[in-house]
Amino acid sequence: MMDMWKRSPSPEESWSDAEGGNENGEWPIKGVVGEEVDPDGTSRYEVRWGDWSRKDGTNTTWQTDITDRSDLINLWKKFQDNKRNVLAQDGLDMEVSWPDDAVHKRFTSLRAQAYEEKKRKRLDKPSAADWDQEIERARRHADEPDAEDGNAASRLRVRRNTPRSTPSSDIPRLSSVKRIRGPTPPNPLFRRGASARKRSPSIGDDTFRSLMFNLSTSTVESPRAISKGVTEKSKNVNTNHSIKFGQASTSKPAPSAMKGDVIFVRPAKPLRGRALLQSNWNQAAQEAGAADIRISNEIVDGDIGQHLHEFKYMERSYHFDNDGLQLIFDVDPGAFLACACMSCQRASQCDCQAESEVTNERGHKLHAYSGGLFAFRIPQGVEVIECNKYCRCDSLCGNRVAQKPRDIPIEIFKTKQCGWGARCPIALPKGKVLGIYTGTLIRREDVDNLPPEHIGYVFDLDGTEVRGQHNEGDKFSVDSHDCGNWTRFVNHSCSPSMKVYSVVFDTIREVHMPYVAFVAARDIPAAEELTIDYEPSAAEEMVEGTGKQKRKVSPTALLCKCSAKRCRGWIKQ
Ligand SMILES: C[S@@+](CC[C@H](N)C(=O)[O-])C[C@H]1O[C@@H](n2cnc3c(N)ncnc32)[C@H](O)[C@@H]1O
Repeated sequence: MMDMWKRSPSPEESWSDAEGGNENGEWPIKGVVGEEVDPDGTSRYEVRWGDWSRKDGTNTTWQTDITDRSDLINLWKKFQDNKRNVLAQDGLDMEVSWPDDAVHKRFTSLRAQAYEEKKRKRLDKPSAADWDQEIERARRHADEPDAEDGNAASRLRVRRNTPRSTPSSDIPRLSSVKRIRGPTPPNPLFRRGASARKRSPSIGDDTFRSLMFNLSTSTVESPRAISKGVTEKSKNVNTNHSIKFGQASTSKPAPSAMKGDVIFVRPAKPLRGRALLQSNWNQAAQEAGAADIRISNEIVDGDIGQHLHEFKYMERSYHFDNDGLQLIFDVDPGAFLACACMSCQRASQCDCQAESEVTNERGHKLHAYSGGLFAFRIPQGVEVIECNKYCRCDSLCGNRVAQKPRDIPIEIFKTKQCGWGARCPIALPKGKVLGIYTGTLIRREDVDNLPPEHIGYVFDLDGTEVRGQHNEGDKFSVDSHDCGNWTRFVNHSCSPSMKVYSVVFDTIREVHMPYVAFVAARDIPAAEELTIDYEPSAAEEMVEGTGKQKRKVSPTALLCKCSAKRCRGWIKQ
């Protein structure tokens, strides 16, 4: 099936020709498709349109290459449609011939794969159901007699942010509230449905119902009030609103809270500790359009140092202490290269890619992404240039990925050995871009003046960690000790689950202030810790056999506790 191509399309034989036919409105009579697999495993599809039959009697042959599988499928469809059109219009004896059956089979399997991918992407989206699964696991954990996690109920409190869809689904919660009256109320909120009623025989269903009817719709009950058999009006809440457990009392009404619903509300208490931190961070994440950020309840209030209470969560941008740097970052609009294409399917035709060094081995420009995922086509250190605010394309453009708000939930949790870490409660596919490193942007020379506790949170932006590469001009770093996002909790592993790459979209390459994007280096199972290699060049040296023994370990290096099989033993500080 493999058919190698001798030449690339000439400018007049571009992709747009393929979409519109040739200048006479004709279509090629033959199409041949082949697949090349790059050394990194990326597939590249090429379509050769052969033997154009022009009305003037001349023939020509040209090829085009496609790196996106869905484009290939669209092209295939278009090709067939157009063939039909041309046949119908011109009555020409045209045919599309594919080299052999294997190609047809390949298309069938590509379509199936594309469909599977689409399905998987839908499933990967953070959804209430995902959190529900997590909560269910927590519930089972809490029901274990020797469960360590005495706080599991508070997970449910967090979950209460998501409104119940039907009033009937609230009923078990009522019965669960009764469980508080029992002698041992370990996790009353987890007792649900029939099993909950079985465990609290002292109040039967009838009592439960009469209790319901005793409550006027304008009365909001606290579980404690119910457990005492007392109906008390809550003074400090708006009775039309359901109050989310563990959340401030200003929350919006739950859509399911209809007239006649009985809503149980904790007396509004000011948030403290972990709950307050989580609420603040979540608010900042939401304002940036990002998915939930959550602090695991393994982390107790006492674990949270004062500096984190003062930490400013910033999902998507750099902070500038120094106006001068902000001015450098905010370059004049005229300095941006912007493209005029609509869907930016071909990097070679995207004007904003003029300076991009992302190319294939034949020097053809490529986008760094394929189907919304990072395609690992570029060596570490090469910057990805995404479409920018002056480009004509919209947010659906396939070359806008790292700039999109984070769409996967993140949990900050306590690791066994390395302090706090980050993980995602849902499985992630290889190439998924998870976020960008944010914090205060500073000049490299100012890093030495930072307090020592900041050093572990400083990320250099110039790619000097890539051997043999030194950027000209200014160098900058990002310090996320005082402000930043979840990526500042990412620990080091000598066998990491993520990689980083530099990406530019808010400014231009020349100012050397790219963002650092974190991307899944392989399929990552749900809840596995997200890690990066703090010094990838050291890993390269290990591969070449010049690792642990020969490399000079810096006196400030830390003992590595990543417990990877091929741990280098230390981490750069
Ligand atoms: C960017 S922070 C990561 C978040 C940090 N664990 C926390 O609790 O804030 C980097 C610091 O985490 C610790 N760390 C990260 N990875 C480690 C590892 N593999 N072994 C030992 N300590 C690690 C080190 O103290 C390092 O300076």
